[in-house]
Amino acid sequence: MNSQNKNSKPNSGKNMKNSKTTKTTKTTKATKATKNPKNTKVSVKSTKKMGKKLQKMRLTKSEKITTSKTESLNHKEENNLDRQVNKNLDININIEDVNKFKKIINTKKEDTKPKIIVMGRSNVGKSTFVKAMAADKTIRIGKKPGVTLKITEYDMGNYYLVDLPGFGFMEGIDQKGQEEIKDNIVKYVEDNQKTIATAIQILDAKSFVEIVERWEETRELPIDLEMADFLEELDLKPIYVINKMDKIKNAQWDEELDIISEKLGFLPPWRQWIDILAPAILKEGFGIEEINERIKNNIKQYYDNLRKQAKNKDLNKEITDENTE
Ligand SMILES: Nc1nc2c(ncn2[C@@H]2O[C@H](COP(=O)(O)OP(=O)(O)OP(=O)(O)O)[C@@H](O)[C@H]2O)c(=O)[nH]1
Ligand SMILES: [Mg+2]
Repeated sequence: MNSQNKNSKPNSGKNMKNSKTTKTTKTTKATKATKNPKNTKVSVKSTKKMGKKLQKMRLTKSEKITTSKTESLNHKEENNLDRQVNKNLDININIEDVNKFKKIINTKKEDTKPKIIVMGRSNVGKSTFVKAMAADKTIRIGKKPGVTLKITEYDMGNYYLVDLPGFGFMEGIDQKGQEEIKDNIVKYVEDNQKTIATAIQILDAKSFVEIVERWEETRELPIDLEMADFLEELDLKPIYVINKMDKIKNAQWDEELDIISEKLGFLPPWRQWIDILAPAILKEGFGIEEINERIKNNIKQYYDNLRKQAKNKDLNKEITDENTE
């Protein structure tokens, strides 16, 4: 695989030969293959191994937990796993005021301005992203998981950008607190489903694979994938931002991104999912331009859908009016 130059745009047309034409065909194949694990006969390198892995993952996914409706993950186990991973990654962990997250600002129900929500585990860089987009210097970012504990909507003019608390492990916040935060996130998403144009799920390039693999051993679904499924089920057109790419050596970018892509259920090579997967170094602003482009596209789609719905409503009204005349 080619090495990835951090300073070049990995998504740019130049780097992606035939991106447009090849993407369409490959995407179709891959979609079929991921939807039907048995149908993994796609011309991907190391197909056998990949197919097995994918099948295993899809198997786990099919035993899926739907976030708000069924029982939640085994949190004690999750905390232990996450604690280990965080230890390995040398992350300092901290207690924050859980009550802060209860202060939820709600936009009015009739407001149809689209929302772009920013989700992800604690400490992956959600607020860093929002801060860069909203150019708001007062937004807190932190070295420790659990900095943002409330839901904040930033008015960006054409849309609202929503900074959400992280899900998963936050040391110092007990199981009940974590559950409550997760329930609040899920409730917010469900309540605002109609006006969410895109859900941006941010992943930490360095720890994501490690976390997923630990979970695969227990045959349970890590919260990142649980949330990813939840977003896809609600058809929220998620964009996965693979952040902290500065922690991956340049020469390993493609290899690592392929693995992440596969773990998310998208058959590698990752570049065929260029509209969905966005490598980034958010703290340096790298990748933001591409993400912004995708946000714009999804907002356009959102308005197109609204227009279609309004048109259908008018048509229905016309038909009903005609019938009652
Ligand atoms: N190495 C590296 N660190 C980053 C990057 N982006 C953000 N960070 C750091 O990651 C840490 C967490 O960033 P936040 O933006 O507060 O993360 P968050 O997801 O909002 O965290 P919570 O609010 O706790 O859920 C901070 O120390 C950031 O400086 C990046 O691209 N690379
Ligand atoms: Mg935050």
